[in-house]
Amino acid sequence: MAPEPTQTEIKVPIIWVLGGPGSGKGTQCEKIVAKYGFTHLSSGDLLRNEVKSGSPRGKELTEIMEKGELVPMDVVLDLIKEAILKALPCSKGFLIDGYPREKEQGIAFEKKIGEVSVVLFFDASENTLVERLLGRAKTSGRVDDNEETIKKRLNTFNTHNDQVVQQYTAKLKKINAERDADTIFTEVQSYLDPLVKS
Ligand SMILES: Nc1ncnc2c1ncn2[C@@H]1O[C@H](COP(=O)(O)OP(=O)(O)O)[C@@H](O)[C@H]1O
Ligand SMILES: [Mg+2]
Repeated sequence: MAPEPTQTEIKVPIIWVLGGPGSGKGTQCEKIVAKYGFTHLSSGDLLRNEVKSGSPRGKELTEIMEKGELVPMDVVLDLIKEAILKALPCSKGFLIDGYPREKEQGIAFEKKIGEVSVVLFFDASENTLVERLLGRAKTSGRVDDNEETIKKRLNTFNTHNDQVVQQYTAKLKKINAERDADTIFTEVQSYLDPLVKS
């Protein structure tokens, strides 16, 4: 069996999408996909799919996600890498939503997958995040959209995000995510248009 290459050859843009739970990452990624046709990979969705599959690994993940904690880095990175390789032949670019959650995850991603082009950080206050998540909870059916877990997720986010942000200042686009979704998307386009124009 041929050894797996340590670094995949990816020639299209790789965009990381950072922001607290409820900051609007999913909402903006939808708009980005519609305009740019990038491949949207949400680490949370990949994990939730693994849970749904009913695998033993999925059961372990449920327990961690219900506590609002971070799942082991290798699990997430493997899922992301698998999804990237699958989409690579016809992808225009990759939107990595909700990863890296901590500095080490970012370092591991660039080592095992490829260099990030730009980092979008959707910044919103804790009050805004809680308010939006409680709104989403009514329809999302997510095990982690309840007030207690929301508070833990915000804690986890605040603990780790500063370090991630500091690691990538040169590529970081900090975006005020308190505004309405269309206004935010106008700013987002100003960062992504240069990536796709030659
Ligand atoms: N700019 C915005 N203004 C108001 N509500 C928003 C905005 N962006 C997202 N929302 C709402 O907030 C909730 C969380 O958004 P979502 O995109 O799922 O966030 P994330 O993926 O970052 O957790 C959803 O109910 C969504 O409709
Ligand atoms: Mg999301």
